[in-house]
Amino acid sequence: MTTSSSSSSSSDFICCENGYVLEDVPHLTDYISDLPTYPNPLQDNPAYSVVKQYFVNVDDTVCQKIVVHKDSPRGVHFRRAGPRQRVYFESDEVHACIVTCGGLCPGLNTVIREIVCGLYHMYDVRKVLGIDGGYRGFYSRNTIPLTPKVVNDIHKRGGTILGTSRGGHDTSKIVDSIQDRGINLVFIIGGDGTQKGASVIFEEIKRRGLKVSVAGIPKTIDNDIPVIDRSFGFDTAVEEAQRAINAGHVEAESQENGIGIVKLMGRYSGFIAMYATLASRDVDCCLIPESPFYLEGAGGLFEFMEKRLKENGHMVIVIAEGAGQDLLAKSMDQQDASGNKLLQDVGHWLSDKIKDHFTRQRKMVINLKYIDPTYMIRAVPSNASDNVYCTLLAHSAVHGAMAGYTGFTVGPVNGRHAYIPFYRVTEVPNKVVITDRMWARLLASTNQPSFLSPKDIIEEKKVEGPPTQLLDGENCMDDKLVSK
Ligand SMILES: Nc1ncnc2c1ncn2[C@@H]1O[C@H](COP(=O)(O)OP(=O)(O)OP(=O)(O)O)[C@@H](O)[C@H]1O
Ligand SMILES: O=P(O)(O)OC[C@H]1O[C@](O)(CO)[C@@H](O)[C@@H]1O
Ligand SMILES: [Mg+2]
Repeated sequence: MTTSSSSSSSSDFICCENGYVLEDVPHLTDYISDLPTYPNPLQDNPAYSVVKQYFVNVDDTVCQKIVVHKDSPRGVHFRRAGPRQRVYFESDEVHACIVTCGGLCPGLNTVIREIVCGLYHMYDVRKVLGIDGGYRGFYSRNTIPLTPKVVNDIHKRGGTILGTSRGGHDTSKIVDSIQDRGINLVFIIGGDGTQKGASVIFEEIKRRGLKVSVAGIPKTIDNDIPVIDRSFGFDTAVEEAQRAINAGHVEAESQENGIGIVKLMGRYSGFIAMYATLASRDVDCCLIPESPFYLEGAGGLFEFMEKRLKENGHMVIVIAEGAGQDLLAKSMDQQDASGNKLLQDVGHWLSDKIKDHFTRQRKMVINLKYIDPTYMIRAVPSNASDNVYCTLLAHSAVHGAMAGYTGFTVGPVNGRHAYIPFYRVTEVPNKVVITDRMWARLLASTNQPSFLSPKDIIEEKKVEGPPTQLLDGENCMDDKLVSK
C-alpha cells in the first residue's frame, strides 16, 4: 500500500492507494518541535480505569460515507475523537477559556458545564475562565471564573451564562488577550460564523508560534452545519415547535375555515420546519427556503389551500423564516452586526396575502391565526437527549485539546465523534435536499404540492447530481451528504 500526504495551512490530507483519505486536523507539534508529553491523568481515574480500551487508538478514524458499494473507494475519513494515552499539557499548566458567540441555542449551558467539569474531573485542571459576551469580550469585558460549583445547575437554564454577541471579531486583539492572560486551551462555541472566527484565531496563534490549542464546538439551531450528524439543540427546538404547531392546529380546527400559520427559524436551511412538520402530522403544508413556491394559479399554494379547506374545514401551514424571500418586495439590504443578511417577515406577508386572496378575491370566510414562536424554541433549556449529546461534544473537545490537537471542531459523523478541520464545517452550509428521500417523505405525509414542474425536477437533479444509493440516505444524516 502506498501512502502520500500533503499539507495545507489549515489541514493535512493523507491518501492511501485504496482510496482512503484522512482529512486530518492540525496538531501543536506541526509548528512547535520537541514538545514534552505526559501520561493521561485518566489512567488513574477510578471511573475510567475500569473501562477496557478507554483510550482511543491514535490511528482510529471515522468514515464520512457509511453506505458504500463493494467497489467504492474507502473515501474521506476524520480523526476519531476521544482521550489519548499521552497528553501535551500538565494539569497545573492548563489555563482554559470558554466563549459563546452568535444566536442562542438550547444546550449552550450544558456544553459550558461539561467543559468545566470535564477539565476539572478528568484532567485535574483548576483554571477555567468564561469570556463575557462573545468574541468582543476577549478584549472589552471582564472574565468569569468557572468552577464545577459555579456551573453546577446551569444546564437546567436556557441561554448562555457567559452571554453572546454578533460582530466584534478583532483577531489580533483576541489573540493578544489570549497571550496576555496566559490562556492555552480555547473552547469556542458557535455557528458557522463563529467557526470561521475560530479558524482565523487558530491561524494567528500558529503564526505567533504559541502553545495554545483552539477547539470549536459547533452550535446552530438551524442544523445548517455540514458533515456532523446534527447540531445540538436542534432536537429540543423541534420538540418545542410542536407546542406552537399544536396551538395552531387547535385554533384552526375550532373555527370555520380555520387557518393556522406557524413561522419557525431557519434562515437558509429548513430542517426545523421539515422535522417539526414530520413529527407533528397536523401540518398540511411546509414551506422552506430550499423549495421555492408560488401563490397563484394551477399548482400554487392558494389552489391547494382552497382544496384542503373544502376537504377538512381547516389547515395548518408551517413556514421557515427564510422561505419565499424571493417573493417579498425587495427591501434595502440590511445586515446584522456579523454581516448576516436580515430577512423580511415572511409570516406576516403570507398571512396578509392569504387574507387578501380568500376574503377579498374569493369572498370566503376564513379565520387565520398567525403564531410566531421564533425565540421560544431556542430560549428553552435543552432536553434530555440534547443534554447527553452536549456532554459528549464537550468531552470530545476537552480530550482533543489536551492531546495537543488544535484548529479543529468536534461532532458526530455517522454516530462516532470525530475531529474535523474548521474549513469543512464552514465551506458549504447544510441544506435540505429537495430531491432527496426525506423531503419526499414530507411531501407524502402532507400531500402538499411540490411547486415544481417536471422540467424543474430534471433541472434540480442536474444541479444536485443524480440521487444514488450511496448518497441518498434513510435519514437526515445521510441526506446531508448529497449537498456536499
Ligand atoms: N468570516 C469571519 N471571520 C471572523 N469572524 C467571523 C466571521 N464570520 C463571523 N464571525 C464572527 O463570529 C461571531 C458569530 O457569527 P454569527 O453572528 O454569524 O453567528 P454564528 O456563529 O454563525 O451563529 P448562528 O448564525 O447560528 O447564530 C461574530 O462575533 C462574528 O463577528
Ligand atoms: O435575532 P438574532 O438573535 O440575530 O437571531 C436570529 C437568527 O438566528 C438563527 O437562529 C441562527 O442562529 C437564525 O435562524 C435566525 O434568523
Ligand atoms: Mg450563522
